[in-house]
Amino acid sequence: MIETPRIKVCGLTRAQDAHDCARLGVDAIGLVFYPDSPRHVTLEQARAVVAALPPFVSVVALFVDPAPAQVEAVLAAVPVDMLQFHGDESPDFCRAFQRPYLKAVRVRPGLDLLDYAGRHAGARGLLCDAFVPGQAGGTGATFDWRLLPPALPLPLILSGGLDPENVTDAIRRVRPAAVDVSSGVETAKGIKDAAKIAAFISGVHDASV
Ligand SMILES: O=C(O)c1ccccc1N[C@@H]1O[C@H](COP(=O)(O)O)[C@@H](O)[C@H]1O
Repeated sequence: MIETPRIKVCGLTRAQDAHDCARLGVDAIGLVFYPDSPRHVTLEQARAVVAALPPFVSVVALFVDPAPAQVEAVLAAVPVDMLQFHGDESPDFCRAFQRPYLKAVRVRPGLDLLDYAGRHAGARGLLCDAFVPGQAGGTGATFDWRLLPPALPLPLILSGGLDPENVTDAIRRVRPAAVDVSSGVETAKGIKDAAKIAAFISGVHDASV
């Protein structure tokens, strides 16, 4: 019996998409505070997205090697539940904000994921994404799931190129605690599609039957 993983949809920019995510049963949404991303949101946009959510849908704020002041500015302006560090942030840096956080890692051959997870033991989960040279994330690329060790000391959040077509197979193979999707439920970067989100959620539930 496969336990149904939690579902995070990342890279929202519009209140309407937040409303759809909540209506369809998404557990968490992600806001990208990385200026180089096409899904980057201003503080004002972020507040509008969060305001469209009912209680009990978590808000994750995503950063890539931010300055501490950038994180503090978001925390002061937007009600977020969790931070996501998607760059080369050190464990000390991630812990400094005294908030629950996810540590993302871009999986590639030769990377010792057990060692990486051990160093980031303070994280609430290890988010495993694809490695695409020159790009920090949100690429729509998958990675070789066989590179993941059979057990990790942190909850595994599977990400990287997931979509309604491959998510059932991904869950059956990897058995993650949660899945995270961005490109696979979009019509354009930062523009989510309710039908694709519904199909993605249906694919997640199909893994358990
Ligand atoms: O979404 C982005 O633009 C982004 C930019 C920089 C770092 C991470 C980003 N998104 C994260 O990447 C994963 C995988 O995205 P995709 O599904 O392959 O498009 C996504 O879930 C976000 O957590």
